[in-house]
Amino acid sequence: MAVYTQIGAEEMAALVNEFDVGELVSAKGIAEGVSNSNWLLETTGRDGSGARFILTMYEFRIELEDLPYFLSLLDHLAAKGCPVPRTIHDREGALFRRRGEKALALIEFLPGVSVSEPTVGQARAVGAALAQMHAASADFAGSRANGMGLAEWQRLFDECGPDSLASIDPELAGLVAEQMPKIAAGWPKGLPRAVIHADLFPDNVLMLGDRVTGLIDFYFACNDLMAYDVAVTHAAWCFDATGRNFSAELSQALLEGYESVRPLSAEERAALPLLAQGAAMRFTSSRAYDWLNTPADALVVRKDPMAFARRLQFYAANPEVFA
Ligand SMILES: Nc1ncnc2c1ncn2[C@@H]1O[C@H](COP(=O)(O)OP(=O)(O)OP(=O)(O)O)[C@@H](O)[C@H]1O
Ligand SMILES: N[C@@H](CCO)C(=O)O
Repeated sequence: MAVYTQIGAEEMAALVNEFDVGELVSAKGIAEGVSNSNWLLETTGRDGSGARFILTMYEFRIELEDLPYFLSLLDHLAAKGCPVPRTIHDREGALFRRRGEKALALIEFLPGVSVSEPTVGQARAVGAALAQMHAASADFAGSRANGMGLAEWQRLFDECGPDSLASIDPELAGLVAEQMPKIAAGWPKGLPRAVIHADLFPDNVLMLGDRVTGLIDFYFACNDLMAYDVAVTHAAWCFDATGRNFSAELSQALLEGYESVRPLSAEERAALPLLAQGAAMRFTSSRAYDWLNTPADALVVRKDPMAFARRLQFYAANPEVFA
């Protein structure tokens, strides 16, 4: 269960009082999630009719100076009609509050559930929501570099070292050594950029049926190539959990959904095979690092790096899926 910090009832009630959201009725820790502690809060609401919120405590991996970017991005996208939760500002207008070394933010609760076996209709809807987000970010003033770009994948692999990579799978070090230079050499320059989500996995999308009700967890968001975000989302949605089975139907639906809102240029489409290899490499690197560095008694379940190494092999062998 990923609630790393305990907050007592009195402190929680006092914290809620710092926002104009009514009084605290209940607070429940949310088990999902790896990076942050999250609680589902129920309050009496401003008008007494009840309201729900997500309280997030930023625990690791997030630099506090990035929080204004992430949280004001939510406000910007929500104001443009994207299905993202608004940030609830405190009574002084602040986007987040400090608690010692850490920070807390109150976020609008959105209905919906994360799907584990997406349908074609759901893949199409997610593609469209991603394109809507890209388009809506065009006039967002904030800017943030991608901290999980090529240099960081290489750094994570170097920190693991070839012997440890081989302990995950005998083929992994060889695959990385063969593919990293090719991906780096071919990485496209000059494709259109916007704010990208960069981690739009099914667990970061809330859905009701075929409708996207929430894009959440924007904590890797940054300014980068929109086509790379399409590639990340493709890698996350179009395979089964093992990465062994690719779904051409989900792939087609995701790309069609995206292009129903924002058509890809010929250059972007041509770059997708390599960008998808990069996307698969990015998650192989972070999962491999976490696999080797997560203590056995940690609260969180390690994710299999090979599920993305297999996607990498698939994309390298099958560029025609983006034709
Ligand atoms: N705005 C929201 N509305 C409804 N539920 C939400 C919202 N934000 C988060 N949740 C719920 O909380 C869970 C954890 O949130 P989130 O994925 O942001 O945590 P995290 O620790 O940042 O995750 P990650 O494992 O991706 O790093 C989600 O799976 C979802 O169930
Ligand atoms: N969505 C990522 C975790 C965030 O980097 C994964 O499944 O590996």
